[in-house]
Amino acid sequence: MQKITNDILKIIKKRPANSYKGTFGRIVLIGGNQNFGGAIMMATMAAVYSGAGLVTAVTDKSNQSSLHSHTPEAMFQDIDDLDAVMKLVSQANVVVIGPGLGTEPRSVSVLKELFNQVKTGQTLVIDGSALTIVAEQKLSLPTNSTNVLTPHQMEWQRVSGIEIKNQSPELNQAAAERLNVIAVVKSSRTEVCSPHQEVAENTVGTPAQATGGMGDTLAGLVGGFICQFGNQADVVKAAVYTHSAIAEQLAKTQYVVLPHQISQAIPEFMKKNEH
Ligand SMILES: NC(=O)C1=CN([C@@H]2O[C@H](COP(=O)(O)OP(=O)(O)OC[C@H]3O[C@@H](n4cnc5c(N)ncnc54)[C@H](O)[C@@H]3O)[C@@H](O)[C@H]2O)[C@@H](O)CC1
Ligand SMILES: Nc1ncnc2c1ncn2[C@@H]1O[C@H](COP(=O)(O)OP(=O)(O)O)[C@@H](O)[C@H]1O
Ligand SMILES: [Mg+2]
Repeated sequence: MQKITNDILKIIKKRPANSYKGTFGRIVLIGGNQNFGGAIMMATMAAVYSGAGLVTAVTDKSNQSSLHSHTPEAMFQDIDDLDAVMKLVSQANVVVIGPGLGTEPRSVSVLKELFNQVKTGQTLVIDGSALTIVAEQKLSLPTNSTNVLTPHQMEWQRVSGIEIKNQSPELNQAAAERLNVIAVVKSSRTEVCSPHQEVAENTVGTPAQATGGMGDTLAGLVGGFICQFGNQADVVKAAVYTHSAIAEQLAKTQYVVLPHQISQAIPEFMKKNEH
């Protein structure tokens, strides 16, 4: 088993001088129904703070003003305007779907349409409710995109069929190969499984991270890193490491680490670890 250590941070590159926002990619994050608006805001904040060039949150319109007061750098798109959502998707390098999306019919329609429209070269980060919908509706994942799944153990049980008590590196790896995905199987010892690679286990992390929104933040951070550094498994592993290494640092003086505090610390962490 590979261990994810600070060596993985070599994928964080110094920014070229002759760059502009377009250099660092376009990311669209889809989620946040009327009850779970916070989830898409936390994911969006992580994408912005990890350096994605242009960030748009697609969410319920009741979340628009909170989104703008929380993260004014992000743009907003009403999730009910499916044509406009799919136009945005067509221009994106990375689409994160699921944080706070809910499993109601509107969410199912958006996910199905995304799976129909996604193109070669694009990356999907599938999290939270989107994973539950994939399992409930028995959806096949698109074959033209690169697909990164970020399940917690119950979501992984739903998608892979492996019961939590049986989730082992070997079975998790076999499921990642079968689904042809990069799977971030989250727990207190998160594993990253990717086709034709050794399973990689995170070596950092703290129980101070056990709070709602922590995974939503990771989904946005994974998307932000892929947007800038590519969709290789090492980039996903670096995002997983960054998320937990920041949490460990904050947990030296805090009993609990809040998801937005991790996002706030990302720019300084990346600067210290740029190569
Ligand atoms: N502020 C917000 O708006 C928040 C919204 N959230 C969203 O709420 C939606 C539902 O997600 P949930 O994960 O809460 O609900 P789920 O129903 O998908 O999963 C929770 C269930 O899984 C079980 N479980 C077993 N092992 C687990 C593990 N290792 N980690 C987590 N749960 C485990 C729990 O006991 C519980 O029964 C998602 O879209 C998520 O993004 C959550 O992220 C919480 C914060
Ligand atoms: N005890 C723990 N030690 C280390 N990391 C943890 C612990 N508990 C939770 N985490 C991390 O917190 C995140 C939880 O994700 P998830 O359950 O999807 O949260 P949410 O959906 O509420 O945002 C994962 O990245 C997981 O690895
Ligand atoms: Mg989650």
